[in-house]
Amino acid sequence: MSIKRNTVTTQIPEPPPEGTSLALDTRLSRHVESVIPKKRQEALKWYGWGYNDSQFYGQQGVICFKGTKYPLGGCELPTFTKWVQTKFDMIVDPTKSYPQLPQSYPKPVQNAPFLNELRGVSQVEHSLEGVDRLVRCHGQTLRDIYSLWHNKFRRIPDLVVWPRCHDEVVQLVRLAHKHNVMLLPYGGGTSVSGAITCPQAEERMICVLDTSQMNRMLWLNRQNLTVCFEAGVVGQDLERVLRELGLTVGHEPDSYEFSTLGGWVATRASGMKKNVYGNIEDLVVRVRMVTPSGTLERECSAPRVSCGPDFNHIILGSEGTLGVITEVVLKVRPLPPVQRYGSLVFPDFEQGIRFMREVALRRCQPASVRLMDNEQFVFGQALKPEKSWLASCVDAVKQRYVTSWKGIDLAHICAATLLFEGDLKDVQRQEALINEIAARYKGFPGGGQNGERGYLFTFVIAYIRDFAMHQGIVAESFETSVPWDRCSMLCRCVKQRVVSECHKHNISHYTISCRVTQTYDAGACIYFYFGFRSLAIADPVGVFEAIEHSAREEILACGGSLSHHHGVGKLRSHWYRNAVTDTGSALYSAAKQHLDPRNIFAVGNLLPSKEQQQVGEQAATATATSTTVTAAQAKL
Ligand SMILES: Cc1cc2nc3c(=O)[nH]c(=O)nc-3n(C[C@H](O)[C@H](O)[C@H](O)COP(=O)(O)OP(=O)(O)OC[C@H]3O[C@@H](n4cnc5c(N)ncnc54)[C@H](O)[C@@H]3O)c2cc1C
Repeated sequence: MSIKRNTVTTQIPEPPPEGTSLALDTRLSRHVESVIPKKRQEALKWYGWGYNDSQFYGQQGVICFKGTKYPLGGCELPTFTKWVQTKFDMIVDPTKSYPQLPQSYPKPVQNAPFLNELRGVSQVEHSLEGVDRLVRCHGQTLRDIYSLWHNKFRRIPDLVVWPRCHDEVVQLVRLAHKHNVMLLPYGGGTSVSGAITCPQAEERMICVLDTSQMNRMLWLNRQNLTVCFEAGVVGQDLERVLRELGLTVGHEPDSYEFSTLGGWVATRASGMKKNVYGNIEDLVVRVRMVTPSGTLERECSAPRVSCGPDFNHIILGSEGTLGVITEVVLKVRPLPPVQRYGSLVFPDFEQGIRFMREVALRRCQPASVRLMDNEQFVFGQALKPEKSWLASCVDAVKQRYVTSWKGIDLAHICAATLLFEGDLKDVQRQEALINEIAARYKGFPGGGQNGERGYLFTFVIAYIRDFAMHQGIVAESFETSVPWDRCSMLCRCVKQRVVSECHKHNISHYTISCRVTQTYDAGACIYFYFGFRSLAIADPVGVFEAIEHSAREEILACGGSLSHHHGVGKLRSHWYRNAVTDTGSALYSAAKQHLDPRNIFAVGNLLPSKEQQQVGEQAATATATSTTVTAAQAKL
């Protein structure tokens, strides 16, 4: 009976007898060998982004990239070096070294009864070791990384636990609730909102619940094209396992090498191929979340139900504040037979936006279409590795073709990268239509190679921030979504605001650029990169955050959203109440109060800690008053 309803399972199920043909194929249940070991620091940098062996570095004044995992590995980047010199008026200093792992760590706050019970009655693996706590004390915001490098964290987690399944999470949550220990669910640690950074004023023991050991594929149903994974599975592991079975979920956020399924659900993530597969909220069929008040989940895996509110949506975007997501049922699709890259060149960003708008209007988006402004286009070109003489000649001819024959000004030129997926006929039809629309806005094809490079560079670009900081440049991205009629104005106004804020802070060497990364019927997602030379600035992160704060005010004033996919975390909690209205914020707090009455989960995300505390106190007073009234009524 339970199998018919696709009940999410906890134990690895017994294989069904030979010859039975179950659509719900539990024979495929398996532990997934992850590329990321339990001791994360063995494969990943403790002080920044990505794999230990992959890094930008300077050699004889030239920026290079090392490592074997990316196409830029082993390349010298002379054009990028020149770009950095011109933009930031600085020479790459190869003698600077990256920070060393600290020798001592903040003493852990220990809740003895909790620890005793954890050791006594549960089998859950745990660690109080400094390095295990340190590598899980942060996400990837500029402040996180800067604090890490300068040993500025007052609070890091006091304990790390590695539950292996739903039932162990249930045990842990019960214990933490009983002993009033703060729990912070931790997936891949790629948060860019401060969501997994410890609240620095927290006095209780902070326990990071690392989901990495909950990464089994529990079942696959080929008939329904649904799959159930535990929440700790890492994006690239999930896709690898499915690819071997001829399937894909198709969810590819730029962080998917390291981020997890649970993290995607908890932050309402968006993948670059959402036009074909949907964002995470479109892919989730069913999700299971353990809270101190019980497990929240929908009863069945039916495709749609008219039984609202949809509690999947309470879980999606909850940022670890309501409980631990343990298992998720997702839609899968057969792998596309053809995948093809493309690119388009436009004379300026305005024409590019008009093109994007028409593509959305006609609902003919390829799997991915991204439009870069001129600054980002130039930056992308600069990242090309050193070329052979012949390749340089070809580039010169191409440039001449664009400027002379097409009459395009290189100071305004911009480009879109494209990714098509489907069967060959479908892809050819899509390409023809996209090229036809582009031509209406003076766009023309720029070649598949440029498109492919654009997408592959996405993963390498994430490594630049650490190198930049190392050289004295602070940088970070921020994003928003906005209705079409305000899209172009928002891009202009935000860039202008950042420029004027830089002038106010006497910053003369900076970069601010944007791209349109997602399109919808009603609007688009805009992604900004901002960085400045910070060598002479006493508090670079403080200044960066002040400027980013102004940029966000400008975004909101232009009709943009608080976030399209990065989430709120602690970084944007200041605006949460306004974004959802007082009523919305009270409703969220009531849900939080019901599911997590002792406020043990992810304190400070979404609503600032103080506001959440006040709501809790008000609720406690209200309960006390109503109890008194009920008692008085009972007497009457
Ligand atoms: C270089 C880079 C590129 C990025 N690109 C994208 C992108 O294209 N699209 C996008 O959407 N985001 C992107 N992000 C942001 C980030 O990767 C996403 O927010 C991602 O979904 C976080 O997943 P994670 O597993 O790393 O979660 P973590 O960073 O570990 O946690 C994030 C939040 O989710 C909560 N959480 C994690 N797991 C669980 C769980 N099992 N149960 C309950 N709560 C949980 C945490 O408590 C925290 O509040 C990017 C970040 C970086 C650094």
